[in-house]
Amino acid sequence: MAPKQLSSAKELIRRAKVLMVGAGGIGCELLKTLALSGFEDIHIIDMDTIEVSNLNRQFLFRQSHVGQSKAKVARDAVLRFRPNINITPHHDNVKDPHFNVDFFKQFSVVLNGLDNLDARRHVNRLCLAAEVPLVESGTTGFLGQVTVHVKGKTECYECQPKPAPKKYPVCTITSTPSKFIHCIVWAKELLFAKLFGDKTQDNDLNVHSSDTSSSSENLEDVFERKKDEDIEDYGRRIFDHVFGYNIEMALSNEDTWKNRDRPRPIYSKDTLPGKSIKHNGNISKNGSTDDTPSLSAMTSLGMRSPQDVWSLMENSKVFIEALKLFFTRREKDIGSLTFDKDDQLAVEFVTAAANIRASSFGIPLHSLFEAKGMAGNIVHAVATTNAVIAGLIVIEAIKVLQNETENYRMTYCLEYPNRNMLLMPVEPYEPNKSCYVCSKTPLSLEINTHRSKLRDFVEKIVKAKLGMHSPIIMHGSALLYEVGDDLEEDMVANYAANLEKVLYELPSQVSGGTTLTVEDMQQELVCSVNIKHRDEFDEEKEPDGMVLEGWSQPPPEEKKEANHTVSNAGTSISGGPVSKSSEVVEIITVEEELEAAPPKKRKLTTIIDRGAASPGGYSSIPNDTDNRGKVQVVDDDDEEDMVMLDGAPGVFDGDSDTSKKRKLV
Ligand SMILES: Nc1ncnc2c1ncn2[C@@H]1O[C@H](COP(=O)(O)OP(=O)(O)OP(=O)(O)O)[C@@H](O)[C@H]1O
Ligand SMILES: [Zn+2]
Repeated sequence: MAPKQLSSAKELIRRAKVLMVGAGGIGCELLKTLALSGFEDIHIIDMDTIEVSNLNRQFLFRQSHVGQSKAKVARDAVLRFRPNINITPHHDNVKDPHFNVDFFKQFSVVLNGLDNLDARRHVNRLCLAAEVPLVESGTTGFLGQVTVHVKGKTECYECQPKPAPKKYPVCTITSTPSKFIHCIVWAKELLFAKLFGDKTQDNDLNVHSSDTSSSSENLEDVFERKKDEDIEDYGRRIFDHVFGYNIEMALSNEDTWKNRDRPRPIYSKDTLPGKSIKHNGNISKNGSTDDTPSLSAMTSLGMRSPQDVWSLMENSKVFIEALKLFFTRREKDIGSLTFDKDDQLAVEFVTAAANIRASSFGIPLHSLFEAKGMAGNIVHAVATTNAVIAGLIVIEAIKVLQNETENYRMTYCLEYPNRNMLLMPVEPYEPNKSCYVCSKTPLSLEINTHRSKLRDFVEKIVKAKLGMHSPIIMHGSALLYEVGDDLEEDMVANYAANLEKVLYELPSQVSGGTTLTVEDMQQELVCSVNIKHRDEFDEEKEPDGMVLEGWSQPPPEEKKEANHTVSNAGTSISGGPVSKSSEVVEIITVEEELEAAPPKKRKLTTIIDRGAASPGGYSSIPNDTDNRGKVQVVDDDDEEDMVMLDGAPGVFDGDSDTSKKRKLV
């Protein structure tokens, strides 16, 4: 760079006003790099307080800061080595209404260091509305990516489909597991949910016992604790049912095992000592009922290391002990629990159950530490990746300030070098002309207007799919629904009544051919939804009872093997361990999955001097621990070098389509 250019770049940086969203793994690195690169006016939004688990990589924070605002502590830490710059912390959710378009307009560029799709989509919309460039980022383990989104010049964050949760065929989970992750999904999504979760939810756990007439057991009640049933007897009964009886039933279907190893039924009498597990005399160490996070079967049993792989007997003990502790110490939670990776007892139960099942199917057992990682979709954070990504964010931010549109790059940080490159620079895409967010393309919705209520439309479409938080729904000039603190009481009552009406019976009738306008005031996003009436929907393929077109749905991830699939929750991304999963079992028919997006080509730019001056790239994140995101060179018809990322499809919230081929230039 010539001296004159350099001084003007310095000046641009000095005068720039930047907004950083997220002060976690990426955010801490980013704030430091911004401050050391000459930025003098930085706002930070982060809604969180510091946790002990952040300290290993969020280096601006110390033990003494635990419990304090991340945004404020990060500011104070950086001011210690750059005392003369302005850093304004906001300890708030970026979705709070006061962060509106006017707030965003004051910034030269917005830099995301977030960890969830919802907040990313929200910031994307505000940046589009405020016409402020956005540099988006994410990391998971060794993988990372940085993208630049400038309205009208590059794609927006929502132009491309987002990743789907990993899905497993139901029969693999319930009958023929072959990997430990299948046992984890079974333990977490089926058994744990059946015993401790919402009893009204569908659950596939009984598939093998329901088709036998020889059983005297009443299947409806098999998982219910009988009146006055001793808790240990109950635990052993459940144990014998799921690991013994259900396996025997499965074995009776000979066809299943023609080409597979037969599982071994396991009964509690074979793996556990006589009734009543010894407690090492230290059950009192378990804390009170209020102290849920510290309640531990391991502690009760005197087992310490989460890294140890337990024997079958130890797993059986933990299984019974955890179940007992749930029923004796956390009884009030039963019926409403969903698996949470930070709930020690839940992790212990799931680890033990998964291991016992694995043992039955001849699958290697795993430690609690490993099982927790899988169950919680945790990919351990690598501080260096965060630092590299933060550096790339700043590089792109500087290009944005200089308006160097042609030099913008998407950058992928890879786990394995390709052509000696760990950073893959890719030219950004142009905006997707059919994106409903940045191109305002109308959507169309097939719905039974005589059966579906306005509430269904609001919950399943407007909130769940369009990601609007404070929607207004209009038919022409008639307001059908809105939310807000300043509404008159009679309006609130009116909208509440509308929610319960079927579309056709709304005061302003909605039928086939109607166009609804859906708007989120804060995001300043307006969508037109063309309504098409349809009488019937396939309950399995279209469980929502409505089909939205023009909204980009994630591509499928796994080979189609059976009629149904179960998902092991959506992994997310960024700035720390990838651990924010939705933890939802999704049982869908395979036909429901959409066709994969056709491969797209994109120019790759080789990394130029200073290592990462214009990197860009694509990463894929392993969804289960067996997969590694690797880059390989593949042949292409037009004989140009292409790289394709394989392994599990990308799971960055930031992007997902790892089947895209990229052109090296
Ligand atoms: N809606 C939001 N508003 C403001 N800050 C947000 C929002 N969503 C996420 N964040 C912040 O983004 C940061 C993401 O950082 P990171 O991925 O390192 O997560 P973490 O919560 O610090 O770590 P971990 O998930 O490993 O415990 C967090 O500090 C989080 O508080
Ligand atoms: Zn878009």
